[in-house]
Amino acid sequence: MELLTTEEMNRADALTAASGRPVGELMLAAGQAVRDSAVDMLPDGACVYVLCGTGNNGGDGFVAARLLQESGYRVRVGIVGDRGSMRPDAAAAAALWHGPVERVSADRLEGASLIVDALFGAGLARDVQGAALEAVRLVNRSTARVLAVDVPSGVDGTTGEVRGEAVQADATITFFRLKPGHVLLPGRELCGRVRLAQIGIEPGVLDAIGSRAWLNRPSLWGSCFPVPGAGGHKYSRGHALIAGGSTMTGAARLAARAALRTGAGLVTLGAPPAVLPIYQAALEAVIVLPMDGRGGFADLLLDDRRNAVLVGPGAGADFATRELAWLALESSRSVVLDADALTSFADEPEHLFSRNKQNGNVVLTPHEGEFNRVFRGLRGSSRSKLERARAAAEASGSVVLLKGADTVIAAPDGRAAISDNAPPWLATAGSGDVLAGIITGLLAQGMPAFEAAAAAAWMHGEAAREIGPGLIAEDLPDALRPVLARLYGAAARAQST
Ligand SMILES: NC(=O)C1=CN([C@@H]2O[C@H](COP(=O)(O)OP(=O)(O)OC[C@H]3O[C@@H](n4cnc5c(N)ncnc54)[C@H](O)[C@@H]3O)[C@@H](O)[C@H]2O)[C@@H](O)CC1
Ligand SMILES: [K+]
Repeated sequence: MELLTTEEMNRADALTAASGRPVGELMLAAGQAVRDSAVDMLPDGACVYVLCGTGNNGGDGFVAARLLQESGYRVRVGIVGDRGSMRPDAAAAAALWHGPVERVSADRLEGASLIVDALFGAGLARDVQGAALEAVRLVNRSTARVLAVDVPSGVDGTTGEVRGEAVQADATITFFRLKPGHVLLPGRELCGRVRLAQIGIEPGVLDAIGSRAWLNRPSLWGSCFPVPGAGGHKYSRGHALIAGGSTMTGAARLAARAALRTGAGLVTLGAPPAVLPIYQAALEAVIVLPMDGRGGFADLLLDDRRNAVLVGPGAGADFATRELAWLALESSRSVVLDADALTSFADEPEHLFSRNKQNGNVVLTPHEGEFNRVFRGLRGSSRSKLERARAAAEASGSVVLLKGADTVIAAPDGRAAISDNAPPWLATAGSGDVLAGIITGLLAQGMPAFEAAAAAAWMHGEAAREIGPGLIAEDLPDALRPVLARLYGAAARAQST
């Protein structure tokens, strides 16, 4: 599913209007969807307070107020701003509301079971202040449930950032397509449950808009997800090579197990001779070979069936790790650089970037701290997480997977996916090592870098949901099995239709 910025959504509206469907009709459909959502949240005949602004978001509110009253609910309407300055379509919707329009005050909100927040939507253009800020605070202090129209007022639909202060909603009803602000934090948390309604905008407008951001779902990458065929064998399913470190050996072991579970035909882990027995004792199906520094790693790379390489988990943020990363990039394999491998380039990121560009099939998987170390030019940037990841992907010539509860995956060509399925208990030691292993396993099976990174982030989140609270990273590779079963099942169904 595409994610549309507010600017892209305005274009969708404009294209629809140009094709002969006026804004007033879209507003009526939007108001009907708000009414339907409100009804789902309300006991029969309850009291609803509709908080309107003077823009079209307020227009949706006025439509919903009228329809809710017609359905037998007790409805009060409050407005922030001058009713005389309403936008034309919103003014037309307001004219059909025959009840009083009050100034917003705490006592009028009292007794409402539900507040419909139609103060600001896509038109939010500055920080919420003055009377609007007062209204937002009254909503947040109220004990009523809150249904936000399009976005909670104060949340920027494009970035998910809060402009000043924002309404905390229990549910948000939005139209045509979700916006990045519904999935990026903190916006996602403020939306509550997000519902999507179709209001008569034809999907055909998406071609003209050319959106390049998607919600991270199998529909985005499922068509190139590797599914083992009946005639396949382990040599046809790729061969992942993982560089193991000498101190934190658990990290590379987790990654190796995850790469194997993901379906790579073979996984080789190169380990410094001193710690070889630790790796050998802990891994059965993974091939563990001695690897003595740079030369040893170069030897492992001589076998060109090893087509995807991971450097970073537990490697040590030092020059030796940087050399391994360098060799991997030079080898023209698909490469994942994680954790210490990223930090090892912190003083000379340009070197990393130039190598990435030559390789062309590289995934970098930083968390915020590593991101700030490697992409120093973007440190402290006011841009959204989506835009920062995109800028980093463009600058580095690689796919960038910027971790978090709202992981963003961006490609150098501007494509981006945002994940929303990671439960809080996934933030635990070793979880990132598993993610790096999943990506490597998918790359080994020939999946392109952007799709592999997006698929891995989704699978990682789904596996964590399978496990539930109390998850430790060791649980994750095994929990990939039901996730893979779902993906293989979906692929089989797609083939049979
Ligand atoms: N354009 C369309 O075709 C449709 C739009 N729809 C609704 O229209 C909304 C967008 O409407 P608008 O573009 O009119 O924008 P909004 O209704 O979000 O608000 C815009 C108004 O608020 C003012 N404003 C912005 N930030 C402010 C702040 N911080 N403090 C005080 N005033 C502020 C602006 O100057 C403008 O007057 C969508 O979110 C959606 O709810 C729906 O009715 C469906 C159809
Ligand atoms: K709103």
